[in-house]
Amino acid sequence: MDKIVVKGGPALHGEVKASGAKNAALPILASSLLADGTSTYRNVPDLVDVATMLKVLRTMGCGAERLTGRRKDVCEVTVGANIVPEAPYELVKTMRASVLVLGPLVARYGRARVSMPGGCAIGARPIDQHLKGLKALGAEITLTEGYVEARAKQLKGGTVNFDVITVTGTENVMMAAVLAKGRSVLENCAREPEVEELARVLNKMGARIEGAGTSIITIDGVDSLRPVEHTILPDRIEAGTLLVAAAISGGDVLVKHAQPENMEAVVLKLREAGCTLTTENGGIRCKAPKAIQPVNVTTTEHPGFPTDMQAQLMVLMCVASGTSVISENIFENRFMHVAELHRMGADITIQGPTAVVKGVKKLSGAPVMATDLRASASLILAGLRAEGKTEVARVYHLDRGYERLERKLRSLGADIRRMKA
Ligand SMILES: CC(=O)N[C@H]1[C@@H](OP(=O)(O)OP(=O)(O)OC[C@H]2O[C@@H](n3ccc(=O)[nH]c3=O)[C@H](O)[C@@H]2O)O[C@H](CO)[C@@H](O)[C@@H]1O
Ligand SMILES: C=C(OP(=O)(O)O)C(=O)O
Repeated sequence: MDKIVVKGGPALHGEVKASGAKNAALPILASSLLADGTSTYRNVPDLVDVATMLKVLRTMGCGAERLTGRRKDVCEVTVGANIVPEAPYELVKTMRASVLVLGPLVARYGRARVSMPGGCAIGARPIDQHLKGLKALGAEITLTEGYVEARAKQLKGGTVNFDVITVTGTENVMMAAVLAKGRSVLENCAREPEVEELARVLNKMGARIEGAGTSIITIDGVDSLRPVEHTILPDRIEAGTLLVAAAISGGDVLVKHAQPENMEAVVLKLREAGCTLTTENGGIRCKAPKAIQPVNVTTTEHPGFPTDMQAQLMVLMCVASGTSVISENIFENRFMHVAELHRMGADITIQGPTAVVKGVKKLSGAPVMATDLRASASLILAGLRAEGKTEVARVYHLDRGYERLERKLRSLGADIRRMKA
């Protein structure tokens, strides 16, 4: 298995481009199932998760490919006759977001059989709210042999009040409601920019959705949708990770394509930490302060501070001049990076959902193990600052959600390389 080797020290300087957003690309690729014909998406990040979603679509009988050469950021999905509305365990177990095909399949084909995603390193992550939403639209749901089976001759508009704010749950039910008969009202929805982006794509396909990006989404069902061409919005979590890389290395980096309007909480916290953040040339620039200031953070749903940036911000706080308190409110077990950061000399105490981080003068390079996607990124960030060599093992977690992170960091002056297994 590949490893990433980082030698700490160099301050990062220059410009780097944020790729397309993983969490927008995945539901958008799944939404192709809602229309016959070929949909074309640009700025699709080249990630293992995206490859998995293309595979899920191919398994069902779609054409689903990434183009090559100068158009390698483009993915095309072709939906024709003979779709098998089924997502097998072998694929769903490698990527929970495969469950996003459930809504489109039952809406379009009247039935779906999708493996239940299991828990993962960061928490149990049930899908009860997805199922509650589909039931409210008239789907009959059964759970057998580890699979969810959903059936409905024709979904009907309904009201869904989510008990928990869920990003993919909102997306799944929204994708089902676009072809339901009549009006659906979804309440207590996730307001993430990626939900809004999916609604934008669905509306381009002919759907009638209003309110995406707020907590109430209203959808008037239509009879059919058409394929679409769309450019995926930039990844705010990758952009945030690169801003932290600038901050922790004592550098000055412009992250092109980063969208300040979607990253307010992250920008605010980095400013509180003493960084100078400016919007310029269609991106965000982060200049590190002489000394990082401690910052308290609580992760919440958008527009609050994203759980997907918690590990990265924690690493920055590991070298702050003072004590920070970081509370994780979204997932029950998202502190897996802490044990690895201890190995690098960090001073972090976990008390339930809260981590108390005492800034230390220096981190030391060490062999560490990635446990999940953002934990992997956080260990690489720690390695940029640590004295000596950090070897991050199990990099496959990183490759799920970052497009060649080590190359981007190297282009900014980091001493980082991938060691092929
Ligand atoms: C592909 C994608 O977009 N992934 C993102 C999405 O994951 P995902 O959509 O899986 O996360 P959710 O928003 O659903 O999860 C939020 C919380 O709700 C709980 N829950 C969720 C659904 C449900 O039916 N029942 C339930 O109890 C979860 O266990 C969790 O505690 O949002 C998360 C929270 O911003 C991000 O960390 C992930 O990067
Ligand atoms: C938790 C994440 O992704 P997923 O929902 O795909 O596991 C993430 O992107 O940090």
